[in-house]
Amino acid sequence: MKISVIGCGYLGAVHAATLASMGHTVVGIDVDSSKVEQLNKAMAPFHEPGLDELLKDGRTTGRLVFTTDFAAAADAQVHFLCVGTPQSKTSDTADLSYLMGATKSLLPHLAKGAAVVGKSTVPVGTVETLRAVLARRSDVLLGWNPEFLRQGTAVKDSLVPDRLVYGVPGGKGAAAGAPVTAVLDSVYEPLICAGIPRLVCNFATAELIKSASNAFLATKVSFINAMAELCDASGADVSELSEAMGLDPRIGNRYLHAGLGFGGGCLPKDIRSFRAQARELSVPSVDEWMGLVDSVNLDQRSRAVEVAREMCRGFLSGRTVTILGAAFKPDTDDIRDSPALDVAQQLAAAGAHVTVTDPKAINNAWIRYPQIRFEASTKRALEGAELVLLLTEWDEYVSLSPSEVGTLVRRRMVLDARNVLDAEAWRSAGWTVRGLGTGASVVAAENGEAKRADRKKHAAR
Ligand SMILES: NC(=O)C1=CN([C@@H]2O[C@H](COP(=O)(O)OP(=O)(O)OC[C@H]3O[C@@H](n4cnc5c(N)ncnc54)[C@H](O)[C@@H]3O)[C@@H](O)[C@H]2O)C=CC1
Ligand SMILES: O=C(O)[C@H]1O[C@H](OP(=O)(O)OP(=O)(O)OC[C@H]2O[C@@H](n3ccc(=O)[nH]c3=O)[C@H](O)[C@@H]2O)[C@H](O)[C@@H](O)[C@@H]1O
Repeated sequence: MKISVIGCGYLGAVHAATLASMGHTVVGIDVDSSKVEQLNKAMAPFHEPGLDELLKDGRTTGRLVFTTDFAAAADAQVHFLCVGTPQSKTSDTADLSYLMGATKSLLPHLAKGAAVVGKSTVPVGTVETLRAVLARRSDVLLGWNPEFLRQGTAVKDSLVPDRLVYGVPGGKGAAAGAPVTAVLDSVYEPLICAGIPRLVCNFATAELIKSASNAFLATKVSFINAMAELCDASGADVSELSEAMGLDPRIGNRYLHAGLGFGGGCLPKDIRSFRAQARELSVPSVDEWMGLVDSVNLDQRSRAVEVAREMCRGFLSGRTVTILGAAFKPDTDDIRDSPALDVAQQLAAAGAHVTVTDPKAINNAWIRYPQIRFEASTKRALEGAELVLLLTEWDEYVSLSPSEVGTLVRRRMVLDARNVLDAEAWRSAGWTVRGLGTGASVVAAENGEAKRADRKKHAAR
């Protein structure tokens, strides 16, 4: 089947390459000519494990090509819309201008009876707006097929997804939805044959399945981070708490890892867009809920800065601080709404001399953060540090040797804001270790109490 993929970013490039690997002939279209050029050289324009290999296969078989020219989509039977839907610059709502723009550019090139299928994450009701754009082409089929891949495991997630969701006119069982269901079944035939569940529903449900899924993942992360705050206030340990909770299969341990919270190009903007949708639809509970999830998440970044300040005895100004990690999570070079860079920026604003290192994301970060020093070598970044913060849990940081790192730094102090280090091993090597939610503030307060009591005793003598 000939397929076009419009928008070849983190989602579209992976989608195009995996469709080609399933045997389809795919043209990827993007307005960014440098991205297109790179993709045609079988080089992913971003770090995504396994994508280069898939691109190379697609280019070698001749089934995968990228272009800026929408006319190349003319003979495709299916067109997947994969352009960005970022948060609007002035409100919580999603900016749908790229989606509308791409659809308008595609319109003159649509073959008779072609299918236009959206994959971008959109507010409920968007498909109806798109239907209006396509109104003069009653022959064109419209479908919505939200995507659930994660960056860093995008190739695997696309080849072995947990489920396929088809939003079709009229929903499951409706005659109007049958043609687009059949087209999507042909596209995903290898996945369906492999037993991947596929759910057919109406447009509003498909749109909401995606938003609600991201909202739930964000809720889980913020829930455990709120528990982390309780743990710090009470002397409990959030890692032990989440491990025990997660063993209950009704709860599960995934997305229950407390720390610096979520970032990236999707969860933060999607929960804000969800809030805006709830307000528009007069459902205040969802608006308030998502508001709380967002604020708990952002608070984790401020808490990390406060713990860093505490570790520097109240003064960040002039301190030499090294941050391990710039990407919003490991195995990606994506720095969109990166919690690590947010903390780096806050520390720099407080007067600390901040150096950030990352295995993949530095090229994306240095232009956007001129007040921060970036250093590609972990070893050089650590030299002379008075405080180390682990903010993105790349494997190579988790497996650092505390004794070797100890020879590089000026003071052996680490804030493990992802709660991933073997704290005992680091402490044995002479490090002061703090996490988020590890009960340390109570310990610190108790120590403070003990010291104050000691001081009183001494004064009384
Ligand atoms: N990044 C991810 O892991 C996932 C993203 N999504 C959703 O997919 C959509 C895309 O996200 P990303 O790929 O992360 O964004 P992105 O920003 O990496 O990619 C968007 C691409 O669309 C291109 N584009 C913009 N306007 C265009 C037009 N008129 N014609 C052709 N191309 C155009 C841009 O140049 C860019 O390459 C968003 O709605 C996002 O929420 C959904 C699931 C996973
Ligand atoms: O709509 C999207 O774009 C995608 O958003 C997320 O995927 P992604 O943003 O790639 O990354 P995740 O692995 O979900 O992590 C998101 C953030 O949550 C944080 N996180 C995750 C899990 C956890 O237990 N704790 C935690 O803080 C991560 O560090 C990261 O910053 C969803 O997991 C995907 O299903 C969805 O398709």
